[in-house]
Amino acid sequence: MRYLTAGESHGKQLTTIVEGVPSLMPLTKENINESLLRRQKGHGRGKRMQIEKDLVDIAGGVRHGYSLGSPIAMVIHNDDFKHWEDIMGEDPISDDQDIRRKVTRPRPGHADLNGAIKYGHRDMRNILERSSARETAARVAAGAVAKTLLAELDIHIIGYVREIAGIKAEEFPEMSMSDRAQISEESPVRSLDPKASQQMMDAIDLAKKDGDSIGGVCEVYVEGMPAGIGSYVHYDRKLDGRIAGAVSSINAFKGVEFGIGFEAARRNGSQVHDEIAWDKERGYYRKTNRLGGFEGGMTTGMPIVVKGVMKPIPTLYKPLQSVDIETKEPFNASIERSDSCAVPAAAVVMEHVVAFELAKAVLEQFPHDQFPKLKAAINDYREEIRCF
Ligand SMILES: Cc1cc2nc3c(=O)[nH]c(=O)nc-3n(C[C@H](O)[C@H](O)[C@H](O)COP(=O)(O)O)c2cc1C
Ligand SMILES: C=C(O[C@@H]1CC(C(=O)O)=C[C@@H](OP(=O)(O)O)[C@H]1O)C(=O)O
Repeated sequence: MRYLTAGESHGKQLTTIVEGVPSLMPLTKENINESLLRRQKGHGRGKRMQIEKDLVDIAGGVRHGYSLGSPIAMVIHNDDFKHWEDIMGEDPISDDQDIRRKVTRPRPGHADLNGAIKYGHRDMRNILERSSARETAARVAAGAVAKTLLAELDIHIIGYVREIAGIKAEEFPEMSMSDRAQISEESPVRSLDPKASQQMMDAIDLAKKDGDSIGGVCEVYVEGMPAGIGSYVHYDRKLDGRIAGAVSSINAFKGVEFGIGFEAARRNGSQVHDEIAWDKERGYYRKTNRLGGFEGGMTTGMPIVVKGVMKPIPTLYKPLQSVDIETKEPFNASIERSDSCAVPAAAVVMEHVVAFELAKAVLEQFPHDQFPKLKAAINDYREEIRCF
C-alpha cells in the first residue's frame, strides 16, 4: 500500500491517491471526514481554520460503501482558493498581467530559502505553497483509509498531546483505549489530563499575546497489533524505523521516541527491558512496556507507544531577521496570519501517519487482494501466536 498527495496550500484542492487497499473493505467518506474534522480543531490555530471546512470527495476506488481494489482517489477543496485565484491560477500570464507580489523574503524555519535555491525559483511562493502543512490534510485522508482498515482488523489507534511549552500531561498507562479517545476529543488541546489542559491553553494564549509560538510532544497509542509485524532482517523492513521516518517527515517534527525513549540512556538495562511472561489466555506478553511495543524492528504484541516532538511554529508575529534574496538587505519578517500552536492538530496528523505505516506493514505480511481474506489470515495468525 502506498500513497501520493498533490496540491498547494492556496491552490484549488488537495488530491490524495492511495494504492493497494484490498477490495471489499467497508469505507465511506464519513470515515475520512471525521478524521479531517479532528485535524482542524485545537486551541492555538489561526484564522485559516475558520475559512476551511475540510470535507473529502471520493473520486475513485470506492463504490456503494466498499473499496474496489483499484486506487482510491480523494479530493479536499481549499475554500481559501477563491481569495487567491489570481495568484494561484495555472495559466501562463504576461509580465503586464502579473499582479503578483513576489515573495523574495525567506522565513526562518521554513523551506523557503533552501527550496528556492534547489528549484531555482526567485518567487518563493512557489516553495511555500507546497511546503505548507496544509498538505497534512491530504496525509490525514490517506491515514483515515489505513485507520479504517486497521479498525476492521481490531487494531485501534489514537493520537493526543503529552506536552505543550514544557507543561506535561500526567501519564496514565492503564487508561483504556476508549477513554483515551473520548478524553482527548473533549479537550481543546487534545490532552488526557484536564489540569494540564488548562495550563497548556494559558501557555498558548500567552505565547500568542507575546507574538511568539510554542511547540510540544504528541503521543500515539495503538492496541491490537499482533506480535511479529515488521522484521529484523533488513534495515528497511524494521517497522519502528519506518514509523520514526514517517513521524519525522511531518512538518515541524524534530524527534521521535518509542516507549520511555531517550530516558533509556539514563537507566540501567534492568530498568529498561521488559520481562517476558505467558498465560493461557493472552499467550506471551511483557510484564512492562518500557520499550513501547517494539523489539528487533517487530511488534511485541504490547501496545505501541510512540512520541513525536514538534518545534514551535516558525512564523512569528514577533519578527525574526532574514535577508531579501533580491536586495540582499536584512529585514524583519512581517506576517498576516499564522497558527501560534498546532500541536493538538499535529497529534491527529501523527496518528494518521502512524496508522498508514502500520496498515502498510500488515498488508506486506499478509498480501491479500480481498479484505475478508486478509481478516481471516490475521485472525488465524493471532490464534497461531497464542498457541506458539
Ligand atoms: C498542523 C500543522 C500546522 C502548522 N501551521 C503552521 C503555521 O500556521 N505557520 C507556520 O509558520 N508553520 C506552521 N506549521 C509548521 C511548518 O509547516 C513547518 O515548520 C515548515 O513547513 C518547515 O518544515 P520543518 O519545520 O519540518 O523544517 C504547521 C505544522 C503543522 C503540522
Ligand atoms: C492550512 C493549514 O495550515 C497552515 C499551515 C501553514 C504552514 O506554513 O505550514 C501556514 C498557515 O497557512 P495560511 O498562511 O494559509 O494561514 C496554516 O493555516 C492547515 O493545517 O490546513
